[in-house]
Amino acid sequence: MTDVATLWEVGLPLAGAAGGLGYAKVRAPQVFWSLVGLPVTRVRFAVTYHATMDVCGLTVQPSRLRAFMVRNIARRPDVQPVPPKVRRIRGTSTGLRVTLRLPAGLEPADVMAASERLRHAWGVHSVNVTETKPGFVELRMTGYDVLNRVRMPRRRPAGPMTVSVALREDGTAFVRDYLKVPHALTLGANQTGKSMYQRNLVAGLARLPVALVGIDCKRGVEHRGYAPRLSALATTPEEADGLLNVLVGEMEDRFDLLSDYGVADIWALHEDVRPAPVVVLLDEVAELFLTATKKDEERRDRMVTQLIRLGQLARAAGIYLEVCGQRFGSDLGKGATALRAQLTGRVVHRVNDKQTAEMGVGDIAPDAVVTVLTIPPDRPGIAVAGDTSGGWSRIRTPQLSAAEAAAICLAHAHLTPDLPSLAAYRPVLPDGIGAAPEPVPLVKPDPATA
Ligand SMILES: Nc1ncnc2c1ncn2[C@@H]1O[C@H](COP(=O)(O)OP(=O)(O)OP(=O)(O)O)[C@@H](O)[C@H]1O
Repeated sequence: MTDVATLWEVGLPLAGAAGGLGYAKVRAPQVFWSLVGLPVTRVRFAVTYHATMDVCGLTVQPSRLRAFMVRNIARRPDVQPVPPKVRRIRGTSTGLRVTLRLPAGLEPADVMAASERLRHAWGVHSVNVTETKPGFVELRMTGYDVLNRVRMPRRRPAGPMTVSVALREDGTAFVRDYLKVPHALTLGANQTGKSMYQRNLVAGLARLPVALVGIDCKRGVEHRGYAPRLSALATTPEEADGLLNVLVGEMEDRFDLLSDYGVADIWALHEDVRPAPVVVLLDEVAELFLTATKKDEERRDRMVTQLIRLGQLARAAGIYLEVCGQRFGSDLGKGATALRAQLTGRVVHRVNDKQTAEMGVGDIAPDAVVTVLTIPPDRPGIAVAGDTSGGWSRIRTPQLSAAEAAAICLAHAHLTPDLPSLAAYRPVLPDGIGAAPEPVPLVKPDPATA
C-alpha cells in the first residue's frame, strides 16, 4: 500500500514533468531550450572544451615563454597544446554565444572549417562562426532549428534605413540596411516565398519615413494591397516606362540639390532640407523585358537603361532598388546582366536549376550555390541571403498574410511622403483611405453626453 502511495506521490509528478518537457521539446522548443538544453550545453561545453578543441585540431603549441613557465614555475614536465581562450559565454533564447580569442597560428577559417565537428561534439543544432574583430571569433550555436517556426528578435535594428526582414539560421535577424547595401535582388521559382519576403520588407519599410514606389506589371496583383502607403504605383509596362523616367528626373534634381549644398549624398544634408528616401519595389522583373513588337523593344531598352542608371547613381540621391523575379540572366535580353551587377544584395529562394542559382549568388558568394540547390521544396520561405562581402546565411521570413501587410500599410498611410514629381502616379484610393488619421482627443469625452 505504502509503495503504491509513494509511486503515486512521486512517480506521477515525475511522469507529468517528463511529459511536459517532451511536449515542450516538440511544440515549444524555445521553452525546452531555456529549461533543459541551455544548462546541459553549458556544462557539456565547460567540461569538454579543451578536449573537443584538441580533437578538432583547434589547439596550438604554447609560446616559449608559456612553456618555460609551465615547466619551471608550475613544475609540470609535459607542456600541453593550448586552445583559443574563452572570453565570453552568453546564453540566449535560441542558443549559446561564445567569444574566443584566437592564439597565434589559428585563423577564423580554421574554426569555420571545424564548425560541423563542434556541432556534433556539443550536441547542438548548428554552429556558425563569425569573425567579430581581428583575432576574435564568435561561435553562434543554436539549440534547435530556429527556421522551423520563425520568431523574430524583438530589438529593432539601429539606423534610419534598416528593416528586420527575416531570421537567420544562427538566431539573429537578417537586416536589410539600405545605407550598406543600396540595391537588392530577390529570386525564386513559383511558390517559394518571394511574396512573403516582399510583404515582410514592405511591412517594415511602411513604418519608416520613406517613399515607397511600386512597379508591378502583373496588373498590380501584389502591390495593390500596399496602395495606401505607396507614393507611386505602375501596373503596366507603359506606366512603368513613364514612372522610371520620372524617377531618373527626381534623381537628377536631387543631384542638383547635393551640388548646391556641396555634399556627396542626401544623408549628409540637414534633415530640414533632406528629401525623403525612396525605395522602388519592382516585382516580376522579367515582365519589363518582354517584347512583342519593335515599339515594345524600344520601350524595353529605354526602361533597362533607366534602371541601370538608377542602379549606378541613385544611391547618393537616396533612391534604392528592390528587384524581384523568378530568373535574372542574360537570356532576359540586353542589359540584364549589367543591371544585375548593380543589385549587390541577394536573396535567393529555391530555384529550378543550377544556372538560376548561379545567377543569384554565383557572382557574390560562389560557395552558397550548393546551399540554394539543397533548399527543400516543402519549406517555402527558406532562402540564401548573401551580400558583396562574400558572407551568406540561410534565412526564413515570419509568416505574414497579404491582409496583415495591407493593414500595416493602411495604418501607416499618414507617413507617405508628399513627392510632387511622383504625384501623377499616386495610386487612387477609395475615399478616406490613406488620409492622415484624425488626431486623438486629449480630453476623454463625458460618458453622460456621449
Ligand atoms: N516564410 C514562410 N514560412 C511559411 N510558409 C511560407 C513562407 N513563405 C512562403 N510560405 C508559403 O509558401 C507559399 C508560397 O509563398 P509566396 O506566395 O510568397 O511564393 P511566391 O514565390 O511569391 O509565389 P509566386 O511566384 O507563385 O507568386 C504560400 O502558401 C505561403 O504561405
